[in-house]
Amino acid sequence: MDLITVNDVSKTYGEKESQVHALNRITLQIKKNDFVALLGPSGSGKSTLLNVISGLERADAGEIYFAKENITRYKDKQLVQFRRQYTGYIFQQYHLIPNLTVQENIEIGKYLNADSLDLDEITKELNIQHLKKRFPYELSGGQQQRVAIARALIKKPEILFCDEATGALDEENGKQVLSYLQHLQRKYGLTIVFVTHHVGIAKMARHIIKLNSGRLVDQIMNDQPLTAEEISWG
Ligand SMILES: Nc1ncnc2c1ncn2[C@@H]1O[C@H](COP(=O)(O)OP(=O)(O)OP(=O)(O)O)[C@@H](O)[C@H]1O
Repeated sequence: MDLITVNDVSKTYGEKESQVHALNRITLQIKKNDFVALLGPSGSGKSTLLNVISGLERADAGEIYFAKENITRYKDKQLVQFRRQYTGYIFQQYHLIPNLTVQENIEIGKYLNADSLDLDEITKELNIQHLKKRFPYELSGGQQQRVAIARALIKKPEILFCDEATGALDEENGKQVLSYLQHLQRKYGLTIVFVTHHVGIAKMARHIIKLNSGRLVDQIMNDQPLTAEEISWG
């Protein structure tokens, strides 16, 4: 089943000579429970595509469907509700709240959905249960990102969007975070869409979407996704 359908979507920033076609007539489908990579060089439109399909930004033209719902027709309030109910986000810089403990940071996600996961379950899954009383500055980058994953997943989103989630991490921490994402995707039947400029990381995905200069230039259905341990980092 297609969870996301993108029909002829474009987005332009700026005006006249400074105009940038960040997305140029993109059409694609994302299947439910899939692990999808948006791959391309810097400036190719990966983050813009992630932001428009997740309802963080609006496209200028075209349509985006979430299941059968045309989210491009949503008013702002409906978009906020859509994001709360169905989507989780992880960013390169973690975005934890510095003066809240790990547990409090994760609980922010919990309040967004009455039917949430148990705090102990998700912290055990991510091996951060022993860090619940600490503050973000007392954690390594990899630990902070695992807290951000717990915060995003505790409300049981249908789809998790990751923008260069391992971009600030070294190989060991980065692979550990990717390995958790792959495990959680399988365990909870999540759909994950992740942005990367890293060809090695993209090989963990089953569906690889390649972008260049705002255009979709190739799509690969990867029958043998690699594990985090198998990918080459350099
Ligand atoms: N808010 C904005 N205002 C103006 N131009 C923008 C804005 N956001 C993105 N762009 C431009 O749109 C194009 C696509 O940007 P985008 O961030 O989507 O690319 P990306 O592939 O994610 O790049 P990176 O890997 O460097 O993050 C770039 O040329 C960028 O400069």
